[in-house]
Amino acid sequence: MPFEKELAVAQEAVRKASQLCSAAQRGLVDAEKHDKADKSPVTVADYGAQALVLSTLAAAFPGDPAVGEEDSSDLRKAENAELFSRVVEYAQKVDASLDADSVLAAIDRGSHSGGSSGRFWTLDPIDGTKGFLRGEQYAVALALIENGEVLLGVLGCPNLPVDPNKPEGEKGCLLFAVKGQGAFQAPLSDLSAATSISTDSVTDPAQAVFCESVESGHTAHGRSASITEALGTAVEPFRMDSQCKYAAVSRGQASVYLRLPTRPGYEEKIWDHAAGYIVLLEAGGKIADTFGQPLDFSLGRTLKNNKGIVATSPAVFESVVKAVVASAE
Ligand SMILES: Nc1ncnc2c1ncn2[C@@H]1O[C@H](COP(=O)(O)O)[C@@H](O)[C@H]1OP(=O)(O)O
Ligand SMILES: [Mg+2]
Ligand SMILES: [Mg+2]
Ligand SMILES: [Mg+2]
Repeated sequence: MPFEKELAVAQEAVRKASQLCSAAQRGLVDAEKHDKADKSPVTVADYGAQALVLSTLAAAFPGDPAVGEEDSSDLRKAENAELFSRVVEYAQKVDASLDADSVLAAIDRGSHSGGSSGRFWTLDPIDGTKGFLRGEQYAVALALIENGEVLLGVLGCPNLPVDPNKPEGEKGCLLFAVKGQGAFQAPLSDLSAATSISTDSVTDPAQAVFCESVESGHTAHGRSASITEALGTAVEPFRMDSQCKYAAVSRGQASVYLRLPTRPGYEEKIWDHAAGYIVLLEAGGKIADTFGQPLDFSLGRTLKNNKGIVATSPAVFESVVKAVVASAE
């Protein structure tokens, strides 16, 4: 199968990073959190997971660059020495060969600028850091992009119930897809137990289950309420952090994921969508931005030609996009 080695390496890297994040989430203390220059939070687990995944990729595919969310500049500052030493500790628990220098070097492998030629990986070591800090949903998201096209994606969702119908049952899922090969889910506890997943077959948008971000700063909750009302949906969207929303639509737990811009100048980052995008497409779903335009991953580190996201199961796609476009008028 094409991309067999890439998939195996990516799955193992995301599984280990998910383990690191789970361990960190259980006992996170103040000294393990930090606010970046843009005021968004970052933790020992974001840095540790990026170091772990990018060092694993560097060993297996030394020629492949990466576009990662984090960089080491804050960790190198004297005032963050304690945060840095904890990052190294967490990373070493999962990979004993990592030392302080190799952690910094691995994190900084994520500085590639992306673009339309060649192949590169894109990583969000923790997508949904705010959810992670609340003890709720988050994802480790890794994708492979070649000539601007997303070819492979792996999503580690450590707090997502394996069976959506058993919310109190086993938690921790790995979702993955390679272009043209379908989408699958496995419990994080046993990657050999993967099963095929697919989107739901709802045809009436009034019956569609919607999901959206918890954060009102990341998506316009008021606008989604008017969209669901216009489509005749009685129930308001359920809220969940991170690319776990792509997981929800990909396995038929929700029919629609809406991300409606709140700030005019905000550009969605490629690492916030690439893995979820390919998993969703391979599960049978459809995706566009809030103007009905296809997502363009070939333009650098952001989706600068797109605004927001509309991701759905196939039969309701057209009517939902139409309602979203109309809601902007
Ligand atoms: N204004 C914004 N609009 C949309 N997404 C945002 C905005 N600010 C941050 N994000 C990103 O949204 C993602 C979380 O998604 P969700 O809200 O669906 O859980 C994070 O990657 C977060 O970036 P960051 O990683 O810098 O916090
Ligand atoms: Mg993110
Ligand atoms: Mg992140
Ligand atoms: Mg972040």
